[in-house]
Amino acid sequence: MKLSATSSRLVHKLKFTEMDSSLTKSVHINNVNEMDYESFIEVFGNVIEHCSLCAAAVWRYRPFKDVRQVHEEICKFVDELPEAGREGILRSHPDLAGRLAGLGLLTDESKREQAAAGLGHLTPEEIARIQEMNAQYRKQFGFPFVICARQNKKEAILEGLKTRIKNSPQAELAKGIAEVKKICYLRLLDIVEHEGIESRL
Ligand SMILES: NC(=O)N[C@H]1NC(=O)NC1=O
Repeated sequence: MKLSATSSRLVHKLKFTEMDSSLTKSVHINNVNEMDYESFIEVFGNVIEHCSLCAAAVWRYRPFKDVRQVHEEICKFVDELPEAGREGILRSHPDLAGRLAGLGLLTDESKREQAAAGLGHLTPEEIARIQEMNAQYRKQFGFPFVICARQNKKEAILEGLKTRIKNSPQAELAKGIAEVKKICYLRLLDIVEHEGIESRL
């Protein structure tokens, strides 16, 4: 049986925790630093949604001091991309409560995040409202509305859609990328041991 990308990542997580623990135990930074390139991509390839290039680009910076440094290197890479590349990162994100969610085609990470924001329990009217606002936003900016769902409940997401659509394209590109970095940091914290490290940016 072919493993899904996430299952495969979990297998690597287990491998790097010496097969001794449950799926909830995360990887020590020393084990991250020992990963070959293929393992690194298996484990970190989706910390930025569908953009494994971001993980591929930072592997060269091992050894990392801690999870924060992994995040900093990824953020630096993202910030140095041309505008078209940063827009492309936004376009790689699925709409919140969108078509892919309805079809059950989200990545496991995105599915968990959208569930954490309460988007799994919307009324049909709320779904229609969010989808309509997402469509308006996408038409206006040419990329989807992106927000860190784990840090925002559905009310904050609706409010964000209402207010952010009034921003300039430059401001929204910057805001969307800032949200991508928060999503990335929380995904990294899910993977790497981070005792004593602040879990908010
Ligand atoms: N559109 C959008 O914000 N998508 C995302 N946000 C989040 O926290 N996970 C996602 O996939």
